[in-house]
Amino acid sequence: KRSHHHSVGIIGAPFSKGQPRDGVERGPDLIRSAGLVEKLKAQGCDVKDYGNLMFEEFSSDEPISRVKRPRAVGRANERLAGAVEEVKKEGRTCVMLGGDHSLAIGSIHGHAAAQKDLSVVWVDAHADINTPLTSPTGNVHGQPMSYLIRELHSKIPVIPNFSWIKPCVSAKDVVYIGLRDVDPEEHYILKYLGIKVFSMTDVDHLGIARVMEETCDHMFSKVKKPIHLSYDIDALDPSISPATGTPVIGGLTYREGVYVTEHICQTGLLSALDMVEVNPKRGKTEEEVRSTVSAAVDLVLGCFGRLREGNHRADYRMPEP
Ligand SMILES: O=C(O)[C@H]1NCCC[C@H]1CCC[B-](O)(O)O
Ligand SMILES: [Mn+2]
Ligand SMILES: [Mn+2]
Ligand SMILES: [Mn+2]
Repeated sequence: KRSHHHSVGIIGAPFSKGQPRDGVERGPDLIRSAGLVEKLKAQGCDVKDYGNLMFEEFSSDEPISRVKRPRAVGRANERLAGAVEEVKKEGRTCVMLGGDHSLAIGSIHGHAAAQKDLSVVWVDAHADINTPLTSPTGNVHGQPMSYLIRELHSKIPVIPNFSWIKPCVSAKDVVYIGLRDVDPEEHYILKYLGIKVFSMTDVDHLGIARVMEETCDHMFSKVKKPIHLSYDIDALDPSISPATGTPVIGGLTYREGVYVTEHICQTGLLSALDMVEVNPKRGKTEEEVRSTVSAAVDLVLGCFGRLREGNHRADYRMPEP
């Protein structure tokens, strides 16, 4: 078993304007209040919590090219990108707590600014790869990957508040896990770009262990690059994590979801993590919220060395009589 020392930097991004439902901005503090920092420290991580980012409010924020809340989303991600780059420059693995998935724009952009050649593992019920012109809703949380992937740049209209975004990921360096609710236009884009996808059918067919082996084979086929893991809590089955904006039945079990994080951790290449779309207002009961937040915490812990077999500190010595 590899023993690692994990240096972690946490950024809270209490942001909801990439989608229409209130409550997702409370994700960062809910995850913290479930003990994330203390639990990471207890498992031997060196943790620095950079607190929550404050995002500019816009009294009027009319759609541009059908993109909703373009000013709020553009500016929030520009600020997040700077914060993530800062954390990376301090040599820590960056953990971005959302907030909705539009935040992956800033998280991946900032990560790429500090660490230019990345692999992206996108764990989600959804592909989040609509362009502004293919999006059925205009909600940016369904679009982040379209701004980041070089091969899609020519398909993106000019949006003033997004002009700072430079595509920074190649299609061949992206792997999706957990897809089960993909728009037709997104499906076309995934096929057209030849992006590696493990849908829930593949998870059923191959099993999660083989999915992770093939994910790593694909990512490491040429050179081993640092990994950006973007984890949408709605990848898990709603029986585990119902308190989220776009739940879809037939998701990853808790065990599969955790296995993904354990496997990514043991590569030793995890460089940044997003944990997004926890929305307490979408839980019908307190228990539904607790279960969702608890799963999010466990997924983060799995990324930083927690093993279900148990862990012990390298310096542990048994008490002598
Ligand atoms: O683009 C969209 O608005 C929709 N496309 C199909 C899936 C649901 C939704 C996007 C969900 C964004 B997510 O994954 O961050 O929750
Ligand atoms: Mn999703
Ligand atoms: Mn998502
Ligand atoms: Mn590790």
